[in-house]
Amino acid sequence: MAASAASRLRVLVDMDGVLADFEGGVLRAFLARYPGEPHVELAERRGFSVRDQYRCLREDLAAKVASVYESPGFFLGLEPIPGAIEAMQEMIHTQDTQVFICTSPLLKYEHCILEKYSWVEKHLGPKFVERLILTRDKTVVSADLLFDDKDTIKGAEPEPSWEHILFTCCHNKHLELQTPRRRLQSWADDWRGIVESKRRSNAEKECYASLIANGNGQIGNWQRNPI
Ligand SMILES: Cc1cn([C@H]2C[C@H](O)[C@@H](COP(=O)(O)O)O2)c(=O)[nH]c1=O
Ligand SMILES: [Mg+2]
Repeated sequence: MAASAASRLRVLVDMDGVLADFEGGVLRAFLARYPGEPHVELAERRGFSVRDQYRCLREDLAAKVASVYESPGFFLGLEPIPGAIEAMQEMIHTQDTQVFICTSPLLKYEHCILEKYSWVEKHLGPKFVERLILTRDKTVVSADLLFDDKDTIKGAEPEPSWEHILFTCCHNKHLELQTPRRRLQSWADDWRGIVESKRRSNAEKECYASLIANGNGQIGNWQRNPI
């Protein structure tokens, strides 16, 4: 049976902090390049921008930490987040589920962009290279879900089509989310449950919309006797 439009789902998965361990990579490379300089332990990370937090520690450390993630080899050398590769391979084989990787390149993009492509091919394979979206504005990309570690995602579109699922990372784990915002604690957490709950809620909305469109009086019954 052909899938109804409502049962199909498009999922965006962020890269840094969700698939690739950006934070672990920054700390490891910073300690190697600047031994003896003050640094921020992962347990002490607060806020999306590692650069801003290093600046608070000491003004000149902002440029030093940036030099780490702007260096050739940095993005390609990032370790996968535990469980990420397996989850993506399962998700892409889940029926009626379109998966895309949606990531923001650095403004200083020389190495970052090529290495993001190489990382995806190396860890996820060529089929995911076709599913890689690079954009500085994720709000204009249309999807049902976005798994992303950035706590606030803003852009040109004030009402993005996706529901943002906050992926827990060292810099956001202390944040308390306002209802109805949802979190995924790790790839060991119930990402399948989130995907399927979104599919169900889309199907319910679709069903309700078609009842309204048909306008045949069944809405009254449905409202009186909800299933
Ligand atoms: C200063 C700073 C920059 N980044 C970079 C690393 C990535 O290129 C993007 C994040 O992309 P995502 O799609 O939102 O994961 O920004 C960063 O992650 N943290 C920083 O402190
Ligand atoms: Mg990220």
